[in-house]
Amino acid sequence: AAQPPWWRRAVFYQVYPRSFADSDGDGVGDLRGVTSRLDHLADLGVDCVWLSPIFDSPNEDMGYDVRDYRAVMSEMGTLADLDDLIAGAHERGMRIILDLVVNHTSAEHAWFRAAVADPDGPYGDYYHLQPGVPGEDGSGPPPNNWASFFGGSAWRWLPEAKRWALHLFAPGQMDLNWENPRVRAEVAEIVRWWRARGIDGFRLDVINYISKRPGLPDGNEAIGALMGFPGIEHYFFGPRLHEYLRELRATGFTRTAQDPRPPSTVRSRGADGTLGVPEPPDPVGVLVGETPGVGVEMSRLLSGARRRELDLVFNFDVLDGPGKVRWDDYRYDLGYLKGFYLDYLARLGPDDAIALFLDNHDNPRMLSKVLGTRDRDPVLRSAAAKALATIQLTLPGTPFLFQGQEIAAINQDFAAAAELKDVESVNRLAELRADGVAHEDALARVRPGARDHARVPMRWEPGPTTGFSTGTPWQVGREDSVGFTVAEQGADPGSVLSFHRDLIRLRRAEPALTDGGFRALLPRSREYFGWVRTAPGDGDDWLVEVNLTDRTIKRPRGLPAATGVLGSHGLARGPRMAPYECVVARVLIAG
Ligand SMILES: O=C(CO[C@H]1O[C@H](CO)[C@@H](O)[C@H](O)[C@H]1O)[C@@H](O)[C@H](O)[C@H](O)CO
Repeated sequence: AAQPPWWRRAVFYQVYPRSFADSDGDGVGDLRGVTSRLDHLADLGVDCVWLSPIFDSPNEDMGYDVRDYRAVMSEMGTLADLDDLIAGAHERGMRIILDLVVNHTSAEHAWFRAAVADPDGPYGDYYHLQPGVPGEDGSGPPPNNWASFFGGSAWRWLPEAKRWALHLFAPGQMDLNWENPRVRAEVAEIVRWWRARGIDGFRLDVINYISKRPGLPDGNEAIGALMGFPGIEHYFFGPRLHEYLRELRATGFTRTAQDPRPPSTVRSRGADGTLGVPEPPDPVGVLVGETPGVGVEMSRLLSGARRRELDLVFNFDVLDGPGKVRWDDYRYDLGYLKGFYLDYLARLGPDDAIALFLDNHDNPRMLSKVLGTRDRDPVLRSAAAKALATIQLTLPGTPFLFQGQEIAAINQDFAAAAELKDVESVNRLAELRADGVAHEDALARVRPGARDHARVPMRWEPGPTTGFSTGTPWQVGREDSVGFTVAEQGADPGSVLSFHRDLIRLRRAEPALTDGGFRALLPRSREYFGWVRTAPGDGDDWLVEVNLTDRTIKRPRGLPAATGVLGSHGLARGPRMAPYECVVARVLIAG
C-alpha cells in the first residue's frame, strides 16, 4: 500500500522563537538559541519544527508584519544562522517549516512603500487602496464598515497617497490584493526560494482571509455584531480562495525537475527512532493552513487530499466552549472537547486529515483554562497535562505541540498592564480605558484571553530568567512553581516531560496509534473519554482512557481486556480513575 504522506504520522512542535532560547543575552530569543536546543526537541521525538515568523520585521505584531521575506529579523540572527538550524534539524531527523504571512505585509515592506509613493504605479494594485471622498482630504468615512481584529476600523488614511488602505490586523499590517496575479507570483517565488534552502513547508497565516469579495461591500451589521468583526463574511472564505490555494500549491510548493537539490534534507527515522540516511526532497512542501472561523466541512474542502489545496488546517472551534470566546474567564469543560473531536472524526472521509492542537502563540494555555486557579496545584497540573497529551498524541490526526506544553506550562499572573506586550492586549486595554473602565477592571477583562500567556520565556531551568537568557527577557513570566522546568523534569521518569517522550516513542513504534482505526467507547459520557485504536495490519490494538474531570470516577465496565503500558497514575487500571487519570493499554488478544 502507498505510504501516507509523512505529515500524517508526524508530531509537529511550534517554536515561538522570541521566547524559546536567547543565545546572545539581549533578552530576545533567536535562531542560534533554537539550534542550541534541537537535542531537546529530538529527544522529545518531534518530527517537524514550525517556527513562528523569523523574517525581517518592525515587530508591530511580533513578526507577523513582514518587511522582507528573504531576510532574517536582526534580533533573531542571520540567514547563515537559519541555514545552520535547517541543517541541524535535518541531521536529527526533524523537518522544519516557516510561517508564511502573506495575507498582509508590513507597511514598511518595499512593495507598500512603492505603492504609497505612486498609488497608480505598478505596486498600487498590490494592496487594497481606495480613494477618499472627492474634495475632502480623507475626513470622509472609510470605504466600508470592516473592523480590524486589533480594534477600530480596518482602514487607514494615507495622506501622502490620498488613499485609504485596508488592514484587517494592525495599522502596520497592510492586506495584499491577491486578485493581482503579480502578487500571487511573488508569493510563489518566496516559497520556492525557501524550499531551495531546505525548508520543508509552511504554516500559512490567516490564509483563508486572502480572497476578498469584489467591491469590498459593507458587512452585515447583525453578522458583525454576532462575530464581533463587521465584514468578516466578505473575506473569511472568499470567492477565489480555493483557486488561489491550488495555484500556490502548484506554483510554489511543488518541486519541478529543474529545482536544485536543497543543501540538506531530513534524515529518515525508524519506528525505534534510529536515524537513517537523508530522504529524497519531498515532491511537495507541506501546507498547514491557519484558518480562523472555518468549521469542519470548510476544513475538509480546504484540505481534502484530492482538492490539492492545503494539507492540514487549524480549526479553532476546539479552543473555546459553546457560547464562549477567548476573553471569557471560565473553566473549559473537557466534555466539550470530547464531543468536538468525536463529531469531527465522525465527519472525516479517508481523504481527510485533522490537525490536533490545544495551545499556540495566540491563546492562553489550555491547561489553565481546564484547571482555572487550581493550575498551581502540582499534582492536578501534571495529571491534566498528561491527559491532554494523551488525547493529542493518540487520537487519529496530526498533533501540533506548542512550546512549554511538554513541561505543563500554564498562564501567568500578569499584575500590571505594562506586563502585557502583545498589540492586541495593549489595544484592548486602551479601548476599555477609553470607555471609562477602571484600570484594574480593564486588566481583569483582558487577562483571561491575553495572547501574552503563551509568549513568556521557555522554562529551561529554575532561576529568575529560567535559563532562557543571561540578559533581561523582553517578556517576563509570572509564575514561580517548582518542578516545572525542562531541567527538573528531564531526569524525572514520572514527569510530564518524560510522559511526553514515552508517549511519542510509543506512538512512533505502534502503527495503530498513527494509522489505526478508531472506535469510541461510551461516546455520551462527559467524564470518561475512552477509545480503541485498531491496528492497520497485524500489530496490536490499543485502548486509551482519560478521566476528563477533577474528580475520581468509576472506570466503566465491559471494556476490552488490556494491559497498561503508559499511565499517569500507574498501570493497574483498577475500578476507579483518579482526577485526570489517563492510561494507554495494549489490548489483549482473546484466547
Ligand atoms: O485570527 C487570528 C490570526 O492569527 C494570526 O494572524 C495574526 C495576524 O498576522 C497574528 O497576530 C497571529 O499571531 C497569527 O497567528 C487570531 O487567532 C489572532 O490571534 C487574533 O487573536 C484575532 O483575534
